[in-house]
Formats: sequence, structure tokens, C-alpha cells
Amino acid sequence: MAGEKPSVELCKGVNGLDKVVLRDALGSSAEVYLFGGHVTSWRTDHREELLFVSNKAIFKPPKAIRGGIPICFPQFSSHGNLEQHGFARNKFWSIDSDPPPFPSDSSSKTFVDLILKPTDDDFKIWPHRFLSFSQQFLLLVCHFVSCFLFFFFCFLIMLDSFLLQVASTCVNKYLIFYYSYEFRLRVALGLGGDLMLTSRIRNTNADGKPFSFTFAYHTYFSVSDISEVRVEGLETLDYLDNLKERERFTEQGDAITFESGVDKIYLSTPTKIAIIDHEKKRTFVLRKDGLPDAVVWNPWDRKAKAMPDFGDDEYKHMLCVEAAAIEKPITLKPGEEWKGRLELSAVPSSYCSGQLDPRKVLQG
Ligand SMILES: O=P(O)(O)OC[C@H]1O[C@H](O)[C@H](O)[C@@H](O)[C@@H]1O
Repeated sequence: MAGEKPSVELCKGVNGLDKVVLRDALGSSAEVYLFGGHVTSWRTDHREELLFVSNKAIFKPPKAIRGGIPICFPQFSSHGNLEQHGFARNKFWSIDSDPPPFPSDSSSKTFVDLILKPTDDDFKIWPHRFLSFSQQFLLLVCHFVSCFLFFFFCFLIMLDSFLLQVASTCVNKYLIFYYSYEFRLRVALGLGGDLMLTSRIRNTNADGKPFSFTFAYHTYFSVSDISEVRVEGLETLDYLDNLKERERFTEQGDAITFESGVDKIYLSTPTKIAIIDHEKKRTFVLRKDGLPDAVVWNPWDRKAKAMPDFGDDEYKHMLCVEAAAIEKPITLKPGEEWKGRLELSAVPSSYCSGQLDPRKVLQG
């Protein structure tokens, strides 16, 4: 593969879904499905797959693909009114042929730009606490109708308040305002086959209204054996434990190892986290920017069995470490843009007499 020209190719993937394949001159590659703006493959120059995708993954919209790097936006997990992890991973993205310049990625020639934005017929279920003009108008009509009835039938006073209450419930529940936004995603292969994802989210509301969101790159790393893996960079940090109703705890001082299911949101994490795979003698290094939190997730055996698109034993060969912004939602005023960047490298572990040197792993 080495010596080939870098290429960016649009082709058909599983079930005829469109995907973009990136290849660099040394043979590293990545694949991105337009469905979900979802990276499903990242390979070394030796064609070794670095991301986990379940053998049972269902490549059928609108179900998100199990594995790779789903984008969680505008809501992480189930903590909000939206569907789990928001809608970005269930939508078809487009190739953005003319994006505004990305200064930070200028070194990479192998990349694709995708864009997700609401379409006219695409009512976003992204509720908000303000009422739009049409909603206010509907409330007014309800009020006039009930006032009219009031003058003619005094006993309808009670009905008036009842109608108003029903109307506002309906307005809040069913007539939902949708935010206008632009979500631009660049997926790039960097020098040495690094995988770089940059998200830029802009508030394009014309009505002056801000919106808030939470976000995660839900990265599934492929590991040899979960019991041989440790994560460095999250020691002594506070986390919210999703398995204990999001109670807040403080992590102990040692690197994180795995003996049972884990679902934790580490808060205010450093910009660099390492996943060390002893058996493979490989270390994944995550570098992130604009993403203060990090989720660590492995479903383990019981939850794995309950997931229809995940093999019973596959939990042994994956680990999610998700660069995220969750604890403090991002709020954008109209015209404002947020940027969240993730850079992934796979390097040989500095392995010596059975001991890894965390200083080497986390240096630089
Ligand atoms: O099954 P999904 O909707 O893809 O979510 C998979 C997992 O994602 C995150 O890591 C959450 O912290 C977990 O609570 C959730 O189970």
C-alpha cells in the first residue's frame, strides 16, 4: 500500500449506504458513512483495524451503527428530552464541498468534510422553553375562543382555564420549535495515520434565540482483551457513575483497569488520555480540545446479552473512551460557533519487564 497516492473516494458500503474512504500515501485508511457522519473504520498502514464494530451491527437507518465513532449530538445519553444520544447519529449527512477554512487541519491532505443541518421538512425534536410565534398565536386563539364562550356562558369560566391548560400542554408537547444549526464535521488522516475529527457547530437561528447541547465522540476502540487493558490520565478525577444514578465519586490513584461493566463520565479531564493494551503492546493516545469530559464505557456480559446489535462476548474486545462535553452544556447565541476536536494515534507501548511507563505514554 505504501507509496500510493492519497485518495478520498465516495463508494457504497454495507446495504448500499454511501461511505467515504480515505487513504493516505503510507496505506493508513479510514471510512466514514454519510449515515450518521459515522466513522466505521480506521486502519494502520498494515491494514490492522483499530476501531471496534460489532459483527451484529445493523447498517439500517435510522438505527445507529454499533461501533466505530458515533456522534452524540445534541444530547449525550438519555439525560434530556431527546432520543438516546441525540439525532446526529441517525441522520444522513451531506458532503460539504465548500466549507469555511479549517486552519488547524491544514497539514492533512486526506480528509472529507460533512455537514448536517435541519431541512424544511425535517422537524427537529429539540424542544425549548420559549414559544415560537405560531405557538403564541395558537394560545391566543384558544384564549379568545374561551373568552367568547365566557361572555355567553358564565359557567364556562372553568372550561376557559381548562382549555388554556390543555392548549399550553399541547403546544409544549407537540408543536415543537426547531433550532436552526449547522454542524460541520471534518474527518482527516494525519501524518503517521492519526485520525482527526473536528466538529464545528454553529447557531444559525434567525430569531435571536440561543440553544444548548451536550456532545460526545463515542469512540469504540478495538482491544485484544478488556482484562489486559488500562486507561491512564483519569486517575484521581471526579466522575459521575451512570450505573449509580449519576452519583459523583472520585477515582482512586491507579490507572483504570476492567473487571466488570463500567459507565462513567469523568469530569474536567486532561487533554490527553492513553489506553494501553498490554497484549497488543499498543497504546491509543487521545488528544482532545474543547471536550472537557471523558466517558468510559464497557457493557460487560449482562448488558451485552441485552443488546440485539452486539455479540454476547464482544465486550471483551472493545472499550469506549469518549471525548465529550456533558457536565456543562455548550450554549451558543445566534452566529456563535463551537469547535470540538479529537485526535487519535496508535503507537507501540513503551513496554519494559511487564511494566508500562506512564510518563512516556502521557508525555508530550
Ligand atoms: O446503546 P447506545 O445508545 O449506543 O449507548 C451505549 C452507551 O453509550 C454511552 O457510553 C453511555 O454512557 C452508556 O450509558 C450507553 O449504554
